Amino acid sequence: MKALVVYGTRGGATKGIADEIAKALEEQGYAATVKNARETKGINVNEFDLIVVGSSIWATKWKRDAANFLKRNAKALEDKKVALFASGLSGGDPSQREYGMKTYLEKVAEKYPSIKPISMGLFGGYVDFNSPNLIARIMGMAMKGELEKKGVDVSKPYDARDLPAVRKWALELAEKAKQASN
Ligand SMILES: Cc1cc2nc3c(=O)[nH]c(=O)nc-3n(C[C@H](O)[C@H](O)[C@H](O)COP(=O)(O)O)c2cc1C
Repeated sequence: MKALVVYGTRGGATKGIADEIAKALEEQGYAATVKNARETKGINVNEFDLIVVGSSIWATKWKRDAANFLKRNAKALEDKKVALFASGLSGGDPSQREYGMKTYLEKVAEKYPSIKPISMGLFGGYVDFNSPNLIARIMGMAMKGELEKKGVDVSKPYDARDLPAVRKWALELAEKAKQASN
């Protein structure tokens, strides 16, 4: 069995999530390929049994190359086992989860009716308040106050990626994929 894990990232944090998904899938017997969405032009999804696609969320949106991967492959993914994930600060905040699931996953899936995800996962993200990326740094500063109120130590990067939760989701996904008929 072959699995493809495609991720969209700006700062690199989502690669850690994609790698964790791949690792868990490999434990379940898949040969997993992890690809940054910007390096997926020549990929044939038909070569894979399970395709996992996700992105970090910036200003409520998926990164364009990850969204384009779905758009480009929407037809080919029609008969495939597909799972979607998103990572952002709302994924690590219980009060934001419902909004995040709806906005970053359900609405994205609705755009491509031919894709019927067997699972969708929302995960926490990573913010570096001293990021070399100016926009990230400004956004980090904007979020700093709120995070501080929640007891986060903002003197260092805030990592809410929760890899055990990612792993649990991926293991459950492997189980669902076994049971899915396509
Ligand atoms: C400019 C900016 C905008 C962001 N907007 C959102 C957002 O709308 N929703 C959210 O949940 N997280 C948001 N985040 C948090 C990111 O999704 C999080 O930092 C993520 O882990 C970044 O992953 P990446 O390094 O793979 O791009 C934002 C972060 C930045 C820097």
